[in-house]
Amino acid sequence: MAILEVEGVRKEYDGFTAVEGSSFAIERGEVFGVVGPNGAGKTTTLKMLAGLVEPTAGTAVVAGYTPGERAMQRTLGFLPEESPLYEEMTAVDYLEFFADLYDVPDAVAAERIESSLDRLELEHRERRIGNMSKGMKRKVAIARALINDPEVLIFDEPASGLDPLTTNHVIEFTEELSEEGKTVVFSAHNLFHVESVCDRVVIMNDGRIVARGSLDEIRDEHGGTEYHVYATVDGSDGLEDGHDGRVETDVDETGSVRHVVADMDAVDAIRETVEARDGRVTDIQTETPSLEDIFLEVAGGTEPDAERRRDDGDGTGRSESEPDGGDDETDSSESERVVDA
Ligand SMILES: Nc1ncnc2c1ncn2[C@@H]1O[C@H](COP(=O)(O)OP(=O)(O)OP(=O)(O)O)[C@@H](O)[C@H]1O
Repeated sequence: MAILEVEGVRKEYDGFTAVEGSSFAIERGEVFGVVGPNGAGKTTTLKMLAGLVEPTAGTAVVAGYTPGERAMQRTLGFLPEESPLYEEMTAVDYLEFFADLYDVPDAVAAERIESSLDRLELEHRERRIGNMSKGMKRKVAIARALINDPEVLIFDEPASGLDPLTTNHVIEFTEELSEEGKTVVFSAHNLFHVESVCDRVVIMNDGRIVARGSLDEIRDEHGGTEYHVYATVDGSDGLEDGHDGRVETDVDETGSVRHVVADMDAVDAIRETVEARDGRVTDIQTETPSLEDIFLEVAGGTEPDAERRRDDGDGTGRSESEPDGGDDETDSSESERVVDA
């Protein structure tokens, strides 16, 4: 059953369409990736789910709530892309402070904080946050998103700017959370990590969803498997005969010519042609495109922000609020109003 449903959601900022008609549903326990280049509309989408930005049109339902409803905050953990923390506090003080805001009983909070920080392997947790490294601060921010033991986690670029080890750690932790039954929605630039952890993704470009589904579905639709046929044969003339596949030739270090084709019929046709010319097929390899290859294909070649100004004349004039108690993690963008707890 879908725990999160988005239907025709659109966001305009003063006539500029940041997100255009997004619809998707996320199942309980899924890790769902929102992928796209800079400015694609990922953060705006996640903020609409978290109730931090009000959609201009469309609807979203998260765990039975409309984003922004105060009660929804009990079931939601949000990790903003930038999460400035209270620099003077220690990690534990900071997390206790948020546990209080969420009315988490002291004993439960203490256990939860310790367990999160242990699992995130945060060292020097008594150190002032201001003196922590970027990776340590990110871990504190993640622990903060978990303080109310939410069912749904929305992580905006959880591993952005982290070193590979810390990144792996955060990604593995995300996977563990889903294994425990939590639903995780996260945005990312690093497609390798999306590929390793997400059940399904949407690829956004220029405010729109341009591809969606499981990674296999997206590959089938947008990439497809390629077969690389290596052969020793004189030249490549005529190899394109007898099939619809494309032939790209390229001589490898062993002197074999590589033919890149799209299906097995093309492989057979090449084999026949090669044998008819007294050549020999030396190897056949299957190449599956990475999500990155597909991403470049579906999102490439478009200028971010191009042609996205709408001439609707009504501006937005809408106010958005941050319903999670409002702390120092406010977005300074002009059209967002932040409400303190
Ligand atoms: N408060 C705002 N007011 C005006 N425009 C905004 C506001 N927030 C975002 N935008 C614009 O909306 C578009 C989408 O921004 P968004 O932050 O959602 O993209 P993103 O995919 O998260 O990008 P990035 O990967 O760079 O964080 C961008 O062109 C951005 O400049």
